[in-house]
Order: sequence, then C-alpha cells, then structure tokens
Amino acid sequence: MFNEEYDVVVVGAGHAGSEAAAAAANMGSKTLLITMNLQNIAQMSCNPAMGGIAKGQIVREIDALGGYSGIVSDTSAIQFKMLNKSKGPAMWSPRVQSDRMRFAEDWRMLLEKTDNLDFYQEMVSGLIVENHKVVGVKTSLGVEVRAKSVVLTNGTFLNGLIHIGDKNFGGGRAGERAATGITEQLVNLGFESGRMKTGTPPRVDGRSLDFSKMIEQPGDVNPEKFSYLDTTKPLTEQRSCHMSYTSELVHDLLREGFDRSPMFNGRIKSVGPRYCPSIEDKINRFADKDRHQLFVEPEGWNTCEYYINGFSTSLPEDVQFKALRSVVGFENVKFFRPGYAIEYDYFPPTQLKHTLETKLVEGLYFAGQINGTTGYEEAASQGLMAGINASLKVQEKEAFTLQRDEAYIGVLIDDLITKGTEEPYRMFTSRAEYRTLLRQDNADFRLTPKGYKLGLASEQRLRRMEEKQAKSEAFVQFFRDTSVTPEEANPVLESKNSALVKQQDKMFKLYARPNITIEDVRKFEAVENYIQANDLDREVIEQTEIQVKYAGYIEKEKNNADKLNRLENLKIPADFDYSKLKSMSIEARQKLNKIQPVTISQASRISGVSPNDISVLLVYLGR
Ligand SMILES: Cc1cc2nc3c(=O)[nH]c(=O)nc-3n(C[C@H](O)[C@H](O)[C@H](O)COP(=O)(O)OP(=O)(O)OC[C@H]3O[C@@H](n4cnc5c(N)ncnc54)[C@H](O)[C@@H]3O)c2cc1C
Repeated sequence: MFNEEYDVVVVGAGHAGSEAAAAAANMGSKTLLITMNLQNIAQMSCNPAMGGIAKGQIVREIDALGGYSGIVSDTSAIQFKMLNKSKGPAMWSPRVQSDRMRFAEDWRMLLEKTDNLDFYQEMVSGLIVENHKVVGVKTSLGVEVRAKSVVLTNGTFLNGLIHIGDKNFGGGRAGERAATGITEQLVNLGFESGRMKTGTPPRVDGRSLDFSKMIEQPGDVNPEKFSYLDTTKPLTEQRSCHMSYTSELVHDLLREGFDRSPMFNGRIKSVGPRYCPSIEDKINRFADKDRHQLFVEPEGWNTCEYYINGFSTSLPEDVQFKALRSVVGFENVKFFRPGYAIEYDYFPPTQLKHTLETKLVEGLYFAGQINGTTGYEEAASQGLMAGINASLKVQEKEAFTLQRDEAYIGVLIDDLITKGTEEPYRMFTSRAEYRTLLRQDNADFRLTPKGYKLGLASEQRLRRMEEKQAKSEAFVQFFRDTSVTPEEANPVLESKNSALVKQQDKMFKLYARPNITIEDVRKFEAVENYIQANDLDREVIEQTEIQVKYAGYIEKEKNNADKLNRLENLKIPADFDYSKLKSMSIEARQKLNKIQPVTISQASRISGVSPNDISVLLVYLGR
C-alpha cells in the first residue's frame, strides 16, 4: 500500500472520518483510512447516545443519503426515545442510548465490509502540498502516501491538552495521545487556527449504585429506529436510564475544589460548549438553583459502567469523587474514570467552501470537530459530505451541496462557512428556518433520490422510499375522497369533545382537526379496512397523519423557501473584489472579501452585512 496512490485519504476514524471513508469508497474512489488507533474506530468520546433534538434529524438525513450512522445507531441501541412527541412533528427527534463498545465494533465491521477501502494505523504528522494542491500525507514514522484528495477529521486530537484539577497533560482523549504537526504546518500554509475546549463527566461502577433511590427513565413503549432500511429492527428489549439530583451539599463540596479548577484559575482560556456546561459552571452561573438533574446512563447491554450525564467536570478527581458520593443513590459509588476537560485546535470554518474543501489548498477537506463543531452527529454529517465531495472532485464530477431548505446538514454547513463559530457549534431546531420541511419522518423523501443519484443510496433504499411515498399519498387521497356520516362520526367526535357534524362530511376535514388522531379515525370502518387491505405500516400511517394535519404549514414554508431560492440562484462571480464597492460599509467589504459568498442569499446571511450592503451589491451586479 505504501507505493499506491489513493483517490481519497481520510485522516482520523472518528464519526466524521468513518462516514467520509465509507462515502468515498462506496462512490467508487480508492480510499485509505489512516487513524491513530484502529481499536477506537467511531469511538464515542463522551456520552453513549446518538440523536436527540435536531441531532436525531441529522442521523436520519445521513441514513437517507446512504451513510452508516443510522444503521450502527440501530444495531448498537439499548434504548430508544422519540423526544418532543407532545409537540408538532417538526420537533420530533429520535434518540438512542447506545452500547458504546458495540457501536465502535459495528462501525468497524461495516467499514471492513466496504469495497475500495484500506486501513492503516498511524499518526499523520503532515500533508504533502504542491502548488497549493494536496498530493498526499506523511506519517510520524516517515511513511508518505500519495493521494488525489485528503479529508482531515482530527477531532479533539490536534495539540489536545487534558485537564483534571491542577494537572494537565497532552492527549486527544483520555488514554490516547495528542496529534502534533498538522496545525503548525497548516498555519505556515496560511490557515488561521484557534482553541476550543470540551469536557466529560466521570464514569462509575453501576454495581456500587443504589438505583432504588433514583427515578427510572425507561425507553418508549413502542420504540422506533433510525434507519429507513428494513435490515435493522426496532428494539424488543431495552435498558432503562435513571435520574437523580445534586443538592446544596454536593454544590458546597464541589466549591471546595474551585481554587484548583482549571476553569476558574485561568489555565483553560478557550471557549467550551455553551449548552453542555460543566457542573462547576452550572453552580457558578445558576447560583440560585439548589439542585441540578443527573441522568445515569448505562454504557451497554452487558457492562456495569455508567455515564453520569450532567456532571461533566474538570475539578480534581478527589473533589469529583467526594461530591458524587453525596448524591442520592451514589453513597457508595466507585469510579471507573474521572471526568476531565480537553483543549484542542480547530480551524475557523469560514476558510472552507460549501463542499468543505479548503479555500487555500485544493483537494484538502476538513470535517467534524476540526471545524469548530461539537457532537457525533454534526461530525458524521460533515464527514459524509466531505467524503462525497472529495470523491466527486477526483472523479471530475459536479460538487454536491445541500441547501438550507433541503436538510439540517445544509443548514449546518452553510452556518459554519458563512458565519463561522466562536464557540463549539451544535445543531438546534431553531437554527433551521424551514424546520417544518426538515422533519425526521421525511429525510428519505428529501434525500434518498439524491443519495441514489450519487451512487451512495442503494436501489433497495430508493424503492422503499418510493413505496412509502406512493402509499402515503394514496392514503391522504383516500381521506380527501371518502365521506363519513354523522351517525358514524359523532360518537367519535363526542368522545374527543370535538364539535359534532350535522351532515355527511369528508374524512379529511375531521382528521385535520387538532385533537383527532389516527386511533380515532380508525374507528371508521372504511379507514380500518383500507389500512388492512393495503397493508399500511406505522411509517406510512404517520406520514399520512402529518400530511393531513400540517398540509397548510408545509405549503407555506415551501413557498417561503422558494422565494429564498430565487435569491440563492443569484450567483456572485468567483474572487469578486468587494473593496471597490465604496458605498458599502467597511465591515461588510472586509467580511465579504474574506468569506467570498457564492450567492446573494449567502452574502445576506453573513453577520455585519446589512440589507443596505446587499442593495449596493445588487446594483453593482446589475440586478
Ligand atoms: C472529553 C470530551 C468531551 C466531549 N463532550 C461532548 C459533549 O458534551 N457533547 C458533544 O456533543 N460532544 C462532545 N464531545 C465531542 C464529540 O466527541 C465529538 O464532537 C465527536 O467525536 C467529533 O467527531 P470527529 O470525528 O470530528 O472527531 P473524533 O471523534 O475526536 O475522532 C478523531 C479521530 O481522528 C484520529 N486522529 C486524530 N488526529 C490524527 C492524526 N494526526 N493521524 C491519524 N489519526 C488521527 C483520532 O485517533 C480519532 O480516531 C466531547 C469530546 C471529548 C473528547
């Protein structure tokens, strides 16, 4: 392999790297995945869980395009929950608790079964760049591998520095060494880099916990799953999580270590994820709160290791231990691993194009935490897009990007490259202006045809999606066409305190009422007969319900998106020099020159660029 030239070399086999390698190889590119430790492929560095609010939608999107994260999330799940089920379907977010070891193993097995993919365990210490074009990588042992494109997915490893209390040491993750060389070389090549930080809670021995004192958190009664393929199945058995609380006493014990906290004594200077604060940060910032929730999450089917969600900390280990022993149910707790914080290098993502290719070095792509994001799902989706585009570039095909109204992945990448990020970026539903369109139930409709066209999504995947679409459309039409008599409708309506009908009416109208559910309309003989005769499954029924109840909202959002897309089609010439637009604000000129937006719409999303600046640009471009 040392003498071979690869189409795509992926550096790092975390969530981003694994998806990137799978995508490139599945699209027919000769791919090499180089990572520091082949035992830790797709290792979950922090909590053993996939999905959650907005992140669950991303996993569904990855799956719909033909990535592996959804499949592995299903095969390694120990508990499933559909979050936000009491809200509208745009907010429904699937989440699984995962078997950490199985997750990594299943990923590795899937990758090993992937054609065109080679593996190599070593640290990449530099890139080979000729005339602003990447042509390969160098490893710390001095091995040189030639490549037509390179995807960097180094996660938290670049000059990683781990902190526990007043101790710190180099590392990319506890027990794994940091990666050196790459940042320094990229900075010499003209890249801007920064530092971010994140943290993780202690892991404990479940045999030392008293679960009878905690509140049980079981999974859903009717669990669903991530993958649209029928090769994975919903769970038939699940493991529960538990909940406990910190207390004033726990907070006082934690405060005893504040003078040795790297967060408070100036040792950690970089910014951490705002929405995943450490326990010391929560006590400090929300001093009026006398308790904080802790979720006690099993790390797998068979292990007794537990993850203490909500207790992320870099306080000294003795302080962590003493405080945790004062939590109800934790009186005899034994530690597996203490919590810690880590600082690492990242590269502000405004240095990237929509394809995740760097603007400075041709053929070089960045994906995952290296771009300033946080989270497995955010990383995996970027990896998928970088792998796809690296492959397309080598094959001299048109680039593949997703727009903001097409996918959360489109929102994520557009936000990163247009606005940049000063703190670890995580996805939220509120970041998507078209979230009614970007639901977890329809990611296959939105993306599987695109994935199929790319050669990533299989024929089987496409057929399943087409069948679901045809069946749900026909069922919606059935409700539009079929009437129900007052005799049949009124007992059902009365039971739901819904206004009665005086004459025959279309079922669609009744079903569209907010408090009338599928269980209610199934009481009409014609509906139940239709379901049985057409063998409709849960997915088709759910899809139909959404189409009936939310048709108006969906239509409105589609119209808004269409309006935006008109602006999206107004292209700006490449390397446009904004300094000549003197009537534009200086800030806008500087930012536009730096980011080089591709369309007027993208330009309008850059912070510091006002509607007035956009008008100046439109006039100049003769619009
Ligand atoms: C302590 C800690 C706490 C975290 N807390 C949270 C949290 O609370 N919430 C959250 O959403 N996310 C959290 N994360 C982040 C989450 O783990 C990442 O977002 C996600 O794993 C990023 O995926 P990635 O693929 O970009 O990188 P990683 O998963 O970090 O994978 C990087 C891979 O690249 C390899 N690698 C790196 N450099 C080289 C090199 N030079 N040569 C060869 N291989 C290399 C590594 O061995 C590793 O396999 C935390 C991470 C850590 C370490």
